[in-house]
Parts: sequence; structure tokens; C-alpha cells
Amino acid sequence: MIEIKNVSIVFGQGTVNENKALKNINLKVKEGDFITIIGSNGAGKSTLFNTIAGTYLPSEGQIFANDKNVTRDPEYKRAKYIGRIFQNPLLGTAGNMSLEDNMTITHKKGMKWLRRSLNNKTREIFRQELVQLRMGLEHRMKENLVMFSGGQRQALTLLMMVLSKPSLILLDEHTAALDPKNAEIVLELTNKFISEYNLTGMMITHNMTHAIEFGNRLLMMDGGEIIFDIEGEAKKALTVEKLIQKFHELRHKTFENDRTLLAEE
Ligand SMILES: Nc1ncnc2c1ncn2[C@@H]1O[C@H](COP(=O)(O)OP(=O)(O)OP(=O)(O)O)[C@@H](O)[C@H]1O
Repeated sequence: MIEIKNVSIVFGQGTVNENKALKNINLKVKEGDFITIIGSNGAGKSTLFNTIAGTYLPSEGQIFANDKNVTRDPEYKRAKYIGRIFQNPLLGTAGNMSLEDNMTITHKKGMKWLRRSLNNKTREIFRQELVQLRMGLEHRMKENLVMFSGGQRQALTLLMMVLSKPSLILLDEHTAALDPKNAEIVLELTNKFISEYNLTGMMITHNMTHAIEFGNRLLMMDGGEIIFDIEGEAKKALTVEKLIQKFHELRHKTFENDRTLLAEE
């Protein structure tokens, strides 16, 4: 699906601020993978996403999408098959437009037949999609999204992204700004959509419990490197304590935010 070969990213090359944010990364993301990514602040997690999405072009190395070399493809080209959700729940939807208008725009990306104005059949399709969120939003299709909570906006962003059928979804701490209850709802929806729509996803989280609970594979990053990559049954057997111990073994130092990571959200 996505293959990263010997990729490095250097910021401020040749200056006093030179910083190697990614160091010789090698990673094969297989179709259907749901990968969780953990690591301390500054480990390179977001830089990895920015590199996959084409926000930053690698200083060295290559990136392949379905065996095609996309290393030099700009972000807007990759956005056709890569969906992203960020921490800020207001970023993925247009607040000054109604829910049904927001959905119309998304559907037009995946369904060329959709007309500008909504007919009753399409409205009914939208309604059924919204029911999946179990937030009662199917009754609020005419309301502008500024009226919706952060959790509702993020759930909608997720639904709308899934409906545009991306090959890969990148979730950059997409529940971190939500209260614990909404974070749990959006995470459960993420999990449900990834498996039901056969998506491939990568999710950065600072919550180790979530990193263990969700996905089939887990990556631990530190200092611009992937230091631990575990999947399948071995991942299922992980606990937060084992992960922290692994980090200590590999790096001979303490996870800078052990306490946050251990927090039960
Ligand atoms: N645009 C940029 N210009 C210069 N340095 C950058 C840029 N983006 C990131 N960095 C640096 O690259 C390193 C990795 O940052 P990155 O944001 O990828 O970390 P992260 O693991 O996502 O951390 P966090 O959990 O705090 O979000 C850091 O040292 C950061 O300061």
C-alpha cells in the first residue's frame, strides 16, 4: 500500500538549527493495517504523517503508494487518496454551512452523479449514513455546523472522510481535544469504520491504552526513529507497563510523559 524506504527529513539543513526529525525510516503499511503510533513529544510522529501526505518532501529516501513512486508528488495530488484528520475538531468541516451542504460536497468527491441540489433520495442516503454516528444528527441536517459540539464535528469529519473512500487515513491525535466521553465515541467510530469499510489507517495517540486497544499494529517512535514495531497476537498481549518497560530497555531512559500515557481517559 504505502512503502517508505530510507526516508530522512532534515529541517534547517546547514543552519545552526539543523534538526534531523526523521532518520532513515523504513516502513511498509499493508492494506487493511490499522497502525497506532506512540512516542514522546518531538519523536517525529507528525513529521512522519506530513511526509506520507506530501506536506514535506524527504531530504533522502523514497515513498511508494501502490508501488508507484510518489516521493516528489505534491500534497494536493496525494490528498486524492490520503485523508487526514487533525486534533482541532473545527478543521475538517465548514462551520458556516449546513450539515447537508457539507455532506453534499464530500459526496461529490466520491459520487460524480450527485447533483448540486439535494433530492429526497440523496437526503435519505445522508440520513442513513448519519444514523451510524448515533448522535441524532440525522434530525439536524439543515443546521449550520457552528451549532455542533467538537465531538459531533469530529465524528462528522470522520464519516465524511470515510465516504470519500481514501486509500489511507492519517489520524493525528484526532480525539485529543475532545472530552473523554466524546473521545471514546469517536475512537469507537474510527474502529468501526476502518473495519467495515476495509480502510487502511494510521493513528497517532498519546494514550497508550488506546494504542494497545485499537489497531492490529503499533509503532513506537523516538528521536526520529521507529524503535519498536509490533503486530498481531504479540500486540494483543501488550500492556501499558510492558510498553513502558520496552521503551526503557530500548532507550535506557524514561518516557518523558509516562504519567500522561498511563492516565485512564
Ligand atoms: N516545520 C518544521 N520546521 C522545523 N522543525 C520542525 C518542523 N516540524 C517539526 N519540527 C521538529 O521536528 C521534530 C519532530 O517534530 P514532530 O512534530 O514530528 O514530533 P511529534 O512526535 O509529532 O511530537 P508531538 O507529540 O509533540 O506532536 C521536533 O524536534 C520538531 O521541533
